[in-house]
Amino acid sequence: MASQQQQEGGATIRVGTRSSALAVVQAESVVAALQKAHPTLKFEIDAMKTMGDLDKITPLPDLGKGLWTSEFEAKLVANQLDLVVHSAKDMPTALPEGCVLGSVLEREDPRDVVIFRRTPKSADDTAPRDTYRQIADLPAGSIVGTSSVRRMAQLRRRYPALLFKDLRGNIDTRLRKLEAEGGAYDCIILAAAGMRRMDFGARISQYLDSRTPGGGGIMHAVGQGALGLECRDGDARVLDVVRSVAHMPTFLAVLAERYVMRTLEGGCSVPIGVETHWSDDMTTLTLKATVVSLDGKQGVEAETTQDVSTFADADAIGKVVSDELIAKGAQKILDEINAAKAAAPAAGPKLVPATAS
Ligand SMILES: NCc1[nH]cc(CCC(=O)O)c1CC(=O)O
Repeated sequence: MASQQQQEGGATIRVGTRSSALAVVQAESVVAALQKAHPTLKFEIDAMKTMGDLDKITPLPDLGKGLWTSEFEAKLVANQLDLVVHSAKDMPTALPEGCVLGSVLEREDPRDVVIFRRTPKSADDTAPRDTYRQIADLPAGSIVGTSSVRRMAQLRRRYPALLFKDLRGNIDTRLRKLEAEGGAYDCIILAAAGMRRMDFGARISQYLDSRTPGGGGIMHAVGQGALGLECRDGDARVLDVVRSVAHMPTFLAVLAERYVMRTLEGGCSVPIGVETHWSDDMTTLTLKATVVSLDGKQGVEAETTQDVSTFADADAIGKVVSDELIAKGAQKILDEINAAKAAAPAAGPKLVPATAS
């Protein structure tokens, strides 16, 4: 029998990742899985900063599509990397010419979570802030930290008395800003996946989703909690390797979610939330999605359940849900958001007066 080395021989597989602590943990977990499946192959991690990491001032929605990914894609195409590990939710729905989504690994918990402030705001602040259990407990005027228009729009729709303030930075930075002196935020919203991967799971106060009572009906971002492996189109050697570690239920669910976002032309800057749930026998997928206006006053939802076993099936269920959203008025909501953006290009999700952050 030909050794695996002979069959798979070739140069070290160069794996690109952002250099944030979370991105590196994620890339290391992917390389560990790849190494386990292919013991004779050599992998090398190349961590680098991206536009999204370097520009900490511009509100995220204004930085445009591909801010976490485009520099890696240039290196993939130029043969300087063979594989890039991304948080699937940071990947634009349309990848550049020459790049493909080669594989998706098993998903962490895809939900958004709430983390309440623990530190008193000032010496005379006696409010027992760490006794809040749910976002519904917060008094009117409480300030929620997030830079995500999706999170803000959905929360405004459900809890119109809350205020929102931009919050940028890596997870540890955001947690530190939450507890900072002066108390700019009463709680912040993050992805459960990042919190767990960084061992901050114990700080999670509440899970947000549409199925849990008290979950606020909040739906997560397309691809949230999943890792996407981007490869050079036609690079059969690397594509075979990454496909061997794919988790098909996650891959199919993420493709269905991405179809909805692609159809509605939503980058991360438009408020589209999704949820996917597999039947117990893993044959049938339920895809649910929502589009909400930035002020939270309008919103549409759609949900469909279908058998899904191929990439074409994933697109098909995505199409049913997108069509239903559009029929219910989603395009009108998105057109209004795009028109407002064109009129005031720098408008981010700032609902309280801007302060230095
Ligand atoms: N927006 C940045 C980002 N991209 C991926 C994650 C978390 C991990 C994931 O969703 O896979 C985060 C942080 C967050 O939203 O809390």
